[in-house]
Amino acid sequence: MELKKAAAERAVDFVKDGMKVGLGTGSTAYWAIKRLGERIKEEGLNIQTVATSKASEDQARELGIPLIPFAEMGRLDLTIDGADEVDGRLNLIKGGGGALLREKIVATNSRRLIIVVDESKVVHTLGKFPLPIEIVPFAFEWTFQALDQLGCRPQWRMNGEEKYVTDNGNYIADCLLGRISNAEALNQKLNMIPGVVDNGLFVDLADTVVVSHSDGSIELKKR
Ligand SMILES: O=C(CO)[C@H](O)[C@H](O)COP(=O)(O)O
Repeated sequence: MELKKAAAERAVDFVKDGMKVGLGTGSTAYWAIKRLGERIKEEGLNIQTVATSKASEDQARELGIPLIPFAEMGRLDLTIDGADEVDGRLNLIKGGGGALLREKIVATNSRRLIIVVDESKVVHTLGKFPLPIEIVPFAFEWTFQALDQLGCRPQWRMNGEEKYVTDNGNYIADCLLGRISNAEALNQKLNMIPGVVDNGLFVDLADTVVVSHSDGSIELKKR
C-alpha cells in the first residue's frame, strides 16, 4: 500500500492549476484521487476532471473533486492511472480492475498519460499478467471461441457464480498469454474480432511512468 501511495502522490505533483485531469481506476489510482482531493482543500487547486469508472467517480464526488460532463470537457491535459504491467517501451497491460475500455478512451483523449506503479509491475516482456479483453454479451460464445482459436487461452472473469460485468455492461475474458512478443500486432488482431470491444494492451499511450521502489526511491520513466 505504501509503495502505491508514494508513486501516486508523486504523480499528482504534475497537476497544475486550471488543468483538465482524467482520474484512473484501481488501488494505486485511488491514492492519486485522494491526494487531488487534499490539494483542492489545502491549496484551493482548481481542476476539472472526468473519471474512468463508477468507483473513481464516486470517490471524486465524495472528496469534492469537480467532475465535468464529457460534452464540456474537450481534450484533457493529463490522466493519472495505474497499470498491471509496464514494459521497457512503456507499453502496458491494464484492466485488472475491469475499467480498461473507459481507461483507454480517457487516455487517448489526454495530452499526457502518467502511469503510477510499484516496482513489482515493471517487466521485461508483457504477458505474465492475464490480458483482459472486454466482450459484448451478444453471442459471447463465438467471440470466446475466436479468442481461443487465436491461442489466447481465455478464461471468463467471474463474480461469484456469474460472469463479471463491466461498468459498460460487457463481459471480460482474461487471456493467459505468458509472453507477448509484439504488443502492437496483438492489440490490432484482438480488436479486429467482432464482439471484442477493446483489450487491455495500451501501446504507445503512456508518456511517463512513476515507479516506486522498496528502497524508498521514486523513478520517472519517460518516453
Ligand atoms: O487497469 C486498471 C483497472 O482497470 C488498474 O489501473 C490496474 O488493474 C492496476 O490496479 P491496481 O493499482 O489496483 O494494482
